[in-house]
Amino acid sequence: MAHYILAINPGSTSTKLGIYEDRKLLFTETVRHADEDLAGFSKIADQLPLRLQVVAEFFEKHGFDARRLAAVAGRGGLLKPMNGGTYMVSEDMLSDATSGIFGEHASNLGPVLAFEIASKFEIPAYIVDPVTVDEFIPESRLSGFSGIDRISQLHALNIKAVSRKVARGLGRPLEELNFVVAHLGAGISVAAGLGGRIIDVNNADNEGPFSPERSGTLPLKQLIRLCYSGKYTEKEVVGLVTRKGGLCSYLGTKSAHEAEKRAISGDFHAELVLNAMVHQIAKEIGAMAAVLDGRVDGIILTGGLAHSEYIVGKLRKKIGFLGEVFVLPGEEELEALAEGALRVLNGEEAKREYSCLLD
Ligand SMILES: Nc1ncnc2c1ncn2[C@@H]1O[C@H](COP(=O)(O)OP(=O)(O)OP(=O)(O)O)[C@@H](O)[C@H]1O
Ligand SMILES: CCCC(=O)O
Repeated sequence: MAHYILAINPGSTSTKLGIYEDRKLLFTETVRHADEDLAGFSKIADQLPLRLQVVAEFFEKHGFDARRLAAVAGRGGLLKPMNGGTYMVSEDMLSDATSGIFGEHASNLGPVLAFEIASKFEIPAYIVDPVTVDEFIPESRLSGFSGIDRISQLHALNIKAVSRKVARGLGRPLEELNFVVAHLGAGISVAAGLGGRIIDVNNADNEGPFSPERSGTLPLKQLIRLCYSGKYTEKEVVGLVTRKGGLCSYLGTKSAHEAEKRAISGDFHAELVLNAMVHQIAKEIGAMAAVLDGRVDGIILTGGLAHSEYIVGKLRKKIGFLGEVFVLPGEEELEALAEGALRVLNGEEAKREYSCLLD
């Protein structure tokens, strides 16, 4: 019997929705939220009624009877550190997601939306490979300063999904393969995948290459000086480096597409900035290849920037020596959510509990 699954991916400016019949996508939609529609909410959790309305309109528009659903899968946000997998939404998870105790992120609405809808129809609510997937080996955790641990925060859902897809294409189990996976989006995560486990990654909000909107790693003493300059509050500095850093700080745009157009039309500054971003991404990929002891079965480039032949071409030149480069542009997050739920419904994978997070 086929399973109907609703996949929900709440983002900072959109809600992406999909209804799947097993692996087959039946309907999908990306509903954009204008800044003024979200501006009135001081906490992410307060957006729940608006996002639920979007889901109700989606069912109505496609004439889908939600009583047919077997499960709802939401993207998981900033929660406790946990192994990758499909987790049942539980009371403690809902409390962490709504309070924002581990940080505010639009995807914190994922478990809450999934639970609200699933409980109406008495079906399970899941999250799959949330942002705080943590499969670090012990040495990845040390930052270099006692008392400050590195924290795993990444585009885990897409990274795990594209890893599975490339492994399927190669006709081999992911457990036997090592990939360096670079998710190149508004933020950037470059992960070392050892047999499918992400044993190291730059924290996408905090470290690594600069990205369209984030500064990534910064020179330490200069950053400390900026923090103590008296010009900014803590919240403002965090906002600057995580939402107005990277391309945005150099070029005044978060669009790599726009930056590329400028570079191609002879803007040397735009060209320099894009070259620097590629330089930093390539360095991180090299670093993750070293984490895997050089035993790399492929480098996977994914995320919005992987649509750009300009960026991918420059990256290939620098990292091609490490192995085969697989390019999977964009993201497959809705599909990954539906597949994560389906693996549990079909008994291919055991569902995980939020109370038992690290192996
Ligand atoms: N064809 C393209 N050429 C160049 N850049 C592109 C192209 N398509 C998308 N991009 C760039 O990709 C970036 C957005 O990537 P993406 O859509 O993965 O981001 P997001 O989903 O908002 O954030 P994240 O992936 O961090 O969750 C933007 O800078 C955009 O300009
Ligand atoms: C924090 C990593 C994931 C994201 O940027 O959405």
